[in-house]
Amino acid sequence: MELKIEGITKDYKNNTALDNFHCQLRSGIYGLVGPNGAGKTTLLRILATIIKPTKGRILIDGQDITLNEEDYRSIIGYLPQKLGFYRDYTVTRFLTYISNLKGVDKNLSRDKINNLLRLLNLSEYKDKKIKTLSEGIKQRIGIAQALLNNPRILIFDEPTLNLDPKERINFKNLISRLSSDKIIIISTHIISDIECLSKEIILIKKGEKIIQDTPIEILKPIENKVWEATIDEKSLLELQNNYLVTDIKNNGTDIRIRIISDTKPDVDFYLTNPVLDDLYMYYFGKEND
Ligand SMILES: Nc1ncnc2c1ncn2[C@@H]1O[C@H](COP(=O)(O)OP(=O)(O)OP(=O)(O)O)[C@@H](O)[C@H]1O
Repeated sequence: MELKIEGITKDYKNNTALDNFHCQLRSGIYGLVGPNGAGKTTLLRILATIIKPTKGRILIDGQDITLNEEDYRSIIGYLPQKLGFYRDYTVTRFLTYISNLKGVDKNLSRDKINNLLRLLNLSEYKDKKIKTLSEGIKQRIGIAQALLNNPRILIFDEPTLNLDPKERINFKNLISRLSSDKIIIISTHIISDIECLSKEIILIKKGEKIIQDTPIEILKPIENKVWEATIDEKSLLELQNNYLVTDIKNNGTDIRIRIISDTKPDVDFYLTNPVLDDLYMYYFGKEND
């Protein structure tokens, strides 16, 4: 299966959220990474057919999705950033309701829901009202509803936002189990949440794709540019003013600092291997200052 995003532009009244965005996706997990306002949600909402692009088209195996939108919708699962939960519904009632909306065969939906409850460790909550559950559990219910129709394309908008560290790990394990025959697109501004999962990472900035590559290849632009040193408090401010600092660790006596620079910043610095957090700062750091 191939999903092709061809020259998608989305104009709002006063700004362009997406600008001629191109991208090609096959089975596997893709991390869509960018800072707030980069256009991630807009792109995912267009892919989920919630909103229409101003220009451009989306093709599934070569066919424009607008030619048969019903068929396309039947193969996608979408977890929005905020899911409008029916607070007084129990978990089972909510999932049955969504299952009916998605047109899942009624004879199959009870088994399907029970399987998903088991898969997501939600069985013990099935008769609980949604309003009594934690954000992490609600997020898992959101994932369950996205999976109800056995989607071949899964679209997750900031799925780890409200999850504690243990739930983040559970989420990652679940997603990697699902990914063999699906296209999974996960948006996030926390690159470490998807670095071990992703087949490819797509960086998006101001509505444009800046780079798409594997987690290893994508680091090429900053090879031989990441420096580390142990410094004292006095030098810290000066280095912060003059360089792009990607990490600071203060252990009480020493400060370890990471810097991106084309040339060696100072005698004490040595080259080190780049990681994805360095890459994020390289492309987005200055704008986040
Ligand atoms: N309905 C709308 N009307 C006008 N502008 C909008 C609308 N939705 C989004 N935007 C603008 O489009 C741009 C992209 O927003 P979008 O929500 O897609 O970014 P994002 O990368 O998902 O950000 P975040 O990480 O904060 O969710 C932003 O400048 C935003 O203000």
